[in-house]
Parts: sequence; structure tokens; C-alpha cells
Amino acid sequence: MSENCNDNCSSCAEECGERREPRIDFSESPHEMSSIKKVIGIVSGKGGVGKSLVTSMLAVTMRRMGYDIGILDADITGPSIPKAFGITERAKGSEFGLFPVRTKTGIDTMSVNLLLEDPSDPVVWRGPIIAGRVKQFWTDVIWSGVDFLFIDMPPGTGDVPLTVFQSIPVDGIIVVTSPQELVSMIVSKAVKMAEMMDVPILGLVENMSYFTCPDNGKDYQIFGESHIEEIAEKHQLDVLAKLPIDPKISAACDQGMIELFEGDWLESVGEILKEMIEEMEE
Ligand SMILES: Nc1ncnc2c1ncn2[C@@H]1O[C@H](COP(=O)(O)OP(=O)(O)OP(=O)(O)O)[C@@H](O)[C@H]1O
Repeated sequence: MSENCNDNCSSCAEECGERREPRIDFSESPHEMSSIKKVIGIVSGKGGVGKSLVTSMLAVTMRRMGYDIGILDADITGPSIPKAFGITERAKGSEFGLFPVRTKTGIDTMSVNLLLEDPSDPVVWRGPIIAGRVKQFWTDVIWSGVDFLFIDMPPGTGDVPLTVFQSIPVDGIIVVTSPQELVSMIVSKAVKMAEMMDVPILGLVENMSYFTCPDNGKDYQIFGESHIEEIAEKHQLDVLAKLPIDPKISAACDQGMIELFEGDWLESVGEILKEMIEEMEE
């Protein structure tokens, strides 16, 4: 029996010797006109740690490296991708399906905010409806010629992320954390969920890790000392990147100009993803 066993075989993907129910395949096929090479989920154990920001910056970094990128905003109740990229137009559809909206540098995006009459309307749907909408972003959207589709996952380890993992074949996930007390437990939860769903974890990204004082150039750990290395070691994971708290980043996000951010923090993650594609194409 797996150490992660929650006694619910129907929601578990692990093939252990004590399985009492057959493993049900909930996976959905993408739109028949889609072509997607790799699907990467960006997750966090709790909200507000900068998951959407890391998704956006990673997409921009990979775009700068020459890849064709899509972002599926699965954070239905708190969609932040259109705002970060300054997208105001609505998504259009045809008899074939729904088309993503392209950003200024050519990143394809789909988000519930691109479908609402008024993007400031709250989404007050229940879990199954939210999960259904995320599935539609996979099955009904035409993701054409995408090398990497990044999924900005809903925060936490509840119903919706579970459905996303079951229905979309995610090739790997990146766990975003911030240096706070509860991080160890939160990372453990995200790691266990990924293991149960049989999805490889590519590593951890620590956001808001430090602040570099513009006056003396020194780094300060505003949220306290980071324990990310210990946590990574405990779960045998890699720390892929550490991002500073940077008012220029939040300003770029607020102004819809994340594509203009300056910084190479996520290039190491880009190299790992590049290897994934190269291995696939060999
Ligand atoms: N490193 C950073 N430096 C400055 N501002 C940041 C940084 N990381 C995140 N922020 C700001 O914090 C806010 C929350 O970030 P973001 O929306 O990415 O979090 P999230 O984890 O996706 O939240 P939720 O899951 O609740 O939607 C945003 O306004 C963002 O601009």
C-alpha cells in the first residue's frame, strides 16, 4: 500500500497491489485540431504565493527562448492571466471550437475572463461546474502548434485540481511556494497529490524569496529565513528557482505588461523544459 493512501481507490492513479477498484480513466482528448507537445501544471498548496505570476513569467521566458506557448488559466475563480498580459478583447469561437486570445508577443491564452461579458463579474459556480469549464478549455479550445501549454492551476489540493489532473495528461508540475511557516506542510500536500495522480514533479520555485535593497544592494529575507532547500531534500526534489520580491514585477503585472519584465530567474527552468522537448523529439 502506498504511504499516501487515503483509502479511496477511485480518486487514485497509483497501481498498488491493494487496489480494490479498477483504475478509471477520466482522461479527455484535446480538441482534434489542437497540437500540444508538453503540458506543464503550475501548482501551489495555497493561494496568493504568486503562482499566476510564475506561470506568466515562465511563459514569457520560454517565448523569449523561441518556443510557441499557450497558457490555460484554470484558476477559474481568481483568473489573473488576462490582466497580467493586458488582454481586453474577448475570445472568439467558430463552428469548430474556441480560439485562444494571443498576447502582444504571441502567447496563446484562454481564461474564463476572456469569455465573461464583464471581466469584473464574479464567478460563483460550484466545484463541478468550475472543473467542467477547465476541461472545456482542454477539449473545446483549438491550441494550434503549441510547444508548451502551461496550466495555471487553481490553488490548493481540492476537487478542481484533482479533476484537472485526472482529465488532462500533465507531463510535469512545478510547485510554487513562498518562504513562510506553513510551507513545509503545503508542499507535502501538493507533492502527495501529484504522486497519487502519477504526475512527475519537476521541482520547486520559491517566490518572494528575498528583497534586494536598491540602496546597498544587499539581499533581505523579508518573510523570514527560507527552508526551501530542506523541504526539497525531504521530498527529493530540486529547487528550480528563487524569485525576489520586486516592485517592478508587480507593477508590470498590474499594468498588463508582464511581457516586458527584466530578469533571468526562470531561465534554469526553461533549460529543463527545453530538455524535455529535445528528448521527445530525439
Ligand atoms: N515576486 C514578486 N514581487 C512582487 N510582487 C509579486 C511577486 N509575486 C507576486 N506578486 C504580486 O502578488 C499578487 C499575487 O500574485 P499571484 O496572483 O501570482 O498569486 P497566486 O498564487 O496566483 O494567487 P491565487 O492563487 O490566489 O490566484 C499579484 O499582485 C502579484 O503581482
